[in-house]
Amino acid sequence: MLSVSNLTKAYNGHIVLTVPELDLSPGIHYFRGGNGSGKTTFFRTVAGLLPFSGTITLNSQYEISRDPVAYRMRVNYAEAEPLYPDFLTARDLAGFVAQAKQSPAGQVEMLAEMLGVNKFWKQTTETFSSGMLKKLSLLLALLGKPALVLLDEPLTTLDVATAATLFDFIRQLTTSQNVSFLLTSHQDVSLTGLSISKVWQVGDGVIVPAT
Ligand SMILES: Nc1ncnc2c1ncn2[C@@H]1O[C@H](COP(=O)(O)OP(=O)(O)OP(=O)(O)O)[C@@H](O)[C@H]1O
Repeated sequence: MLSVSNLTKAYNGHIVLTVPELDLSPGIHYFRGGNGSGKTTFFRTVAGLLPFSGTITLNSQYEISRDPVAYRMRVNYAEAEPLYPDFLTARDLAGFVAQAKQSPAGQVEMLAEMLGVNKFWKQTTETFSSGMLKKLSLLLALLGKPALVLLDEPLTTLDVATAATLFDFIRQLTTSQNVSFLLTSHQDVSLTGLSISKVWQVGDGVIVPAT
C-alpha cells in the first residue's frame, strides 16, 4: 500500500529520521514510540507537509514528489494538536477541504453529524475546546475518497462516545472501502477494538517492527 525508500528527514541539518526501506501492507498500522522519537515527523512527511529526501509511493502508482496532487488527493492527515485560523468556523473549514478533496455529495453533513461537529458548526475555532478541535480535525481527515488516512493521537481529548463511533467508522472504511490507516497513540490502542495489521516501533531515528 505504502512504500518508503531511502527516506532521510532533517531539521536544520540535523537528521531525526532515517527509513532505508519500509513497505506497509493494506490495513491498520500502529506506530508507537516515546516523546520526540519521530512519529509526528514521519506522519507529516508521509502527508506531504515536510520536505525530505527519498521516495514515498502510494499503491505502487503515486509518488509524492512526482505526482504531488494525485498523491495528496489520496492521503489525508489529522494532526495530533490541530490549530486553525481562529476567525474560521467549522463549516468554513469543512467546505474548503471538501472542495479541495472532491468530497462526494452529503459526506460533510454525514461526518459532521457522526462526530458531533454539527453542534458547533457555525462557531469560530477560537471558541473551541481541545476536544472540539480534535473532532473537527478528524472530520477534515475523513473527507474525500482517501486511500490512506494518518491519525496522529486520535484518542487524545476525544470523548469516549465519539471515540467509539470513530473506531466503528474506521472499521467500516477498512473492510468495505479498502482504506488504510496509520495511527499513533500514547494510550492503549487495544481499547479501540480495531484489528491492527502491524505494530511499528519508532526510536533512535529509525522505524522497526515491534517485537
Ligand atoms: N520543527 C522542528 N524543528 C526542529 N526539530 C524538530 C521540529 N519538529 C520536531 N523536531 C525534533 O524531531 C524529533 C522528533 O520529533 P516528533 O515531533 O516527530 O516526535 P514524536 O514521536 O511525534 O513525539 P511525541 O510523542 O512527543 O509527539 C525531536 O527530536 C524533535 O525535537
